Amino acid sequence: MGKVKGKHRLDIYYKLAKEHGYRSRASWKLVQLDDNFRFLKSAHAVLDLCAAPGGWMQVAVQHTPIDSLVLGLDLVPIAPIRGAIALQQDITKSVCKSKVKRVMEEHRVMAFDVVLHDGSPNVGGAWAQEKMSQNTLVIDSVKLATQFLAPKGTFVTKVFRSQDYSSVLYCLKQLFEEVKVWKPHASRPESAETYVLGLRYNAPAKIDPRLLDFKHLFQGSIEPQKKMIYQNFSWIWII
Ligand SMILES: C[S@@+](CC[C@H](N)C(=O)[O-])C[C@H]1O[C@@H](n2cnc3c(N)ncnc32)[C@H](O)[C@@H]1O
Repeated sequence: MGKVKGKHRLDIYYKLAKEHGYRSRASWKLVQLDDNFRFLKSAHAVLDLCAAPGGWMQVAVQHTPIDSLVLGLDLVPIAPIRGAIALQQDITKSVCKSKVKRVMEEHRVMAFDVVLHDGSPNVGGAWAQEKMSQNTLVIDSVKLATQFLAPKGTFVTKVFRSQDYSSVLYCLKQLFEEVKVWKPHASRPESAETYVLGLRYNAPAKIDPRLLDFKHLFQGSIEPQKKMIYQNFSWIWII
């Protein structure tokens, strides 16, 4: 972790991360999510999207069975972590899929039991714009999850609460048997972030592409009435 100033120096999770050799205080969010929902213990393959500097990857290596595949992707390089593989990839680009597939083939892994996403855009600028970019990144991560997640698998994502938050939940509810929202103690109370878990992936044979198209999902292009019908008859939506 880099040089930290002000209130962060006093932060308990910052101190704990240093003591435990974790690269980020964010590591504790995954520790607490896993303590509560227990998805890592039986995971033989974990895909961590937007993983730098690698705090979640360290936790994933520690909490999964020995020899599990832990693969982390980020725009920026991730320094090596024993027991994990890191690739410098933009998760919004289609080339990233073929890179993930290659690692899966090399490790004879058919699917990931857990897909994690803790991504935040590096755009800066207005907060409203940042929230929208983060929510868009969430939909990109859901797209990858639908490609690589095993049936009944678990998806965990950070979500910045915004006007599109309910659309994100709606999207996940079409794909998972259960959707849980939980803010770990390590997530600062003043932060707009929360964590959403998709439990037991439905693995539908076909997904309507509009469900994973953020322009469609976020711009209110699904009229509320239609949305209600889709919610009640999800088989119409996922065919
Ligand atoms: C909060 S950090 C993740 C922290 C990480 N979970 C940990 O514990 O170390 C958010 C990351 O999202 C990454 N990111 C943002 N947009 C991305 C994209 N399109 N593709 C890949 N990574 C991205 C950033 O580079 C940044 O490293």
